Amino acid sequence: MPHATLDVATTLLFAGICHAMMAGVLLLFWRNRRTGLGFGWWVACEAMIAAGQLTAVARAWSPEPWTLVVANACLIFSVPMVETGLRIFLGQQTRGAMLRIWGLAAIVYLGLLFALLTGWSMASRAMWFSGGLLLQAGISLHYLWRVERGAMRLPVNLMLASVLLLTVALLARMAVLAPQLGGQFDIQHDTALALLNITSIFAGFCRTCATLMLVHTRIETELRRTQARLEERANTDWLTGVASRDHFESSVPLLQANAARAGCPITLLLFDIDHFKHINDSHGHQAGDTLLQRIGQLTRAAVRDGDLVGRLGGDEFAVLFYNCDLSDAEAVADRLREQVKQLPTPGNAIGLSGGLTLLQPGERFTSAYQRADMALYSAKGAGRNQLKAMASPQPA
Ligand SMILES: Nc1nc2c(ncn2[C@@H]2O[C@H](COP(=O)(O)OP(=O)(O)OP(=O)(O)O)[C@@H](O)[C@H]2O)c(=O)[nH]1
Repeated sequence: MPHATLDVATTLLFAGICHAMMAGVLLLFWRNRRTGLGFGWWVACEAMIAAGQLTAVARAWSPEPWTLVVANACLIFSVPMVETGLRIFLGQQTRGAMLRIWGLAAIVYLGLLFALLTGWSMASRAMWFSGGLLLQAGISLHYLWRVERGAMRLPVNLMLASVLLLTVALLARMAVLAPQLGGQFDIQHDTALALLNITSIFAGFCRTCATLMLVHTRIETELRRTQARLEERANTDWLTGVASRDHFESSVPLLQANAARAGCPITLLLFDIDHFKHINDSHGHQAGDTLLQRIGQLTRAAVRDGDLVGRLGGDEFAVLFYNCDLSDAEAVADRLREQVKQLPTPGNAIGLSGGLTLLQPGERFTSAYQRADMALYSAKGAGRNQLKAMASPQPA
């Protein structure tokens, strides 16, 4: 009964087309996305394998030695391209590693040329070729096994799987070749080679997925970092480092909800620097900025971790004292006022005027702000450099 065998030329043609398609997909991705350094090596790797396999197919029509020379060069030198790409992508391209992987590829290739020129048998040349690729795969495995994965765990593991697949197929081919070394060998009906060609498609597919995932993971990580930086910038007052007005106001509902659950009070303090315009006018805007920064630092140092300090604009600061009633908040604000008075300044001592009020559960920030502002206004009216408190309206 006739039995079906895998035809080497057909599998080579099929694998060559598949690798060319993978190179095409990677090339499109390379041109249209921010793939980062290293990606080009992966595009070139798939293209080289495709070129090698299709040139090997061409041997059926053109059996001259150049086809063999070109096909083998493409296949042998495609192996170090995977590791080179990954090393450049991860910024680990040391001179020693590059010399090792490219040097080994050169030795395998030169050995093959030597075998051709000195008339080694086809089976011996095939053995040298498979052994050389196996050695290269072993070095790649060693690197991929030890590479720092972090967020890249899945793609690096996938790359590792692709090399493992090839290693197994190469070992199988060598095991099949070994008994034939002394006798006649028909490479066109070398089933192990046909299986190796098919395996190279699966390995190429794993590699392609891995490279695309690597880029995707890196882009996602960069986006997350940028988003966090932008959020941080939007939430922070550029000059003093305390909360921006937006962030301060938008934090109120969450603090209120926490306080309501814990059954504890929140006190709002609003304060501004007395005659700040005069400081700006007589000592310069830069001196004014420095004073604002200093007061921001002093305020943050004066309050507890759960409290929120913000600059609402100009020389106006605010503090939300969590789990703190009016009299305790007033004591802290008074200490701060004293500290600011002690600041070394070129002119008169700096005074702070402030207004305090309790933030009622569920109350809108703007209504508490209005009360604190009225208290601040009355502190200014009463001669500045002092604090006034405004009682909250009693719930109906
Ligand atoms: N250096 C500096 N000055 C600012 C900044 N933002 C606002 N100012 C100035 O701060 C001053 C605020 O003055 P006001 O609060 O209106 O008045 P004041 O001089 O402090 O007087 P009283 O509040 O009534 O004691 C203005 O001159 C603004 O130009 C800033 O970021 N840096």
